Amino acid sequence: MSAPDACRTTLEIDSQPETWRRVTDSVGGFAAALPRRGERVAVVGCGTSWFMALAYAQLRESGGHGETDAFAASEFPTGRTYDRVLAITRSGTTTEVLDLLASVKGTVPTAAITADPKTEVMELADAVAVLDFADEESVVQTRFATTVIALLRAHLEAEGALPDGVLPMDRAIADAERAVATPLAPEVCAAEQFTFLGTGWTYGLALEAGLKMREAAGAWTESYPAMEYRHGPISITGPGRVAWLFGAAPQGLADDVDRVGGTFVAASGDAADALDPLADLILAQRLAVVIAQGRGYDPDRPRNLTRSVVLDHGQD
Ligand SMILES: N[C@@H]1[C@@H](O)[C@H](O)[C@@H](COP(=O)(O)O)O[C@@H]1O
Repeated sequence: MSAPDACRTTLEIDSQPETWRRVTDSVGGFAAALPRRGERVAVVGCGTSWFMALAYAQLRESGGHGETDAFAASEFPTGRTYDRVLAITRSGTTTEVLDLLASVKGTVPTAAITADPKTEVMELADAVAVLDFADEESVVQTRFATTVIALLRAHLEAEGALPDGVLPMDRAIADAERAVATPLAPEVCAAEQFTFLGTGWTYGLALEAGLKMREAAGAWTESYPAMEYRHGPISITGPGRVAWLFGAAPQGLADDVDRVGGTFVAASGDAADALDPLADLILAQRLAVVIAQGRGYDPDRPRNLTRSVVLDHGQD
């Protein structure tokens, strides 16, 4: 398979080790916008940002930093009480996120993580972490999303609240450097269907990997918690189809995929040279570009998508 052209999305994907390093080195400067130990926090977003919210909620709660729920911004349960609402939004313009921040303003402290300091989210949130160095031209989010997790993870690490088994950011960055340079298996690049699996915080990564493949490549993907795989999703696996696991493998899962003729991928599994799961997401992002280009799609111009969704309430 010929090397993909260096499209905009690829340049952004390949720059992730650098943006993770930058955010890790400056984590203290963002502390005002980040959850304090013991706070009960709701994290919200849309699309990729929702999946990053899910990943962070699991990381924070399992690290003992405090109770954390994650919601698609449109599904926030009004009536629940939180100590803080944290919004993740690259654009700072997504209608559901802004509506939610406006609706809770004054009743609960709010914070946001965004890439663009010139948007309405700056006024709506009480505190904002601006990751402008991780902003992207692409419609499809890659580097902003993972840099948000790098920030939140580095913050948990600094607070002594990194869950057992989750690597410090220095190790994750070294793995990200490996991930941008690792060749993708031709068998995986040629597959027709992908099921992404994860557990705990890596379930959010599995959801995001599936979304990336749909957004950039129009691919048929599904994402599930790893233990749910045998409860139905396995029925669609077979030759030419991939089951891609983020994180440690549940006992016997590789054998189950093998038995039905599928391809099992577990670069962040149990092997001695396993990648950090967030670095493994870089492989999935790169795969999305390769599949898109193989199908004649331009990953920089995905079908039917806009960079952010701004709804006109007047036309409801
Ligand atoms: N097509 C984009 C998605 O790729 C993005 O994940 C989502 C959230 O955007 P933001 O993080 O800017 O709020 O908006 C749109 O749906």
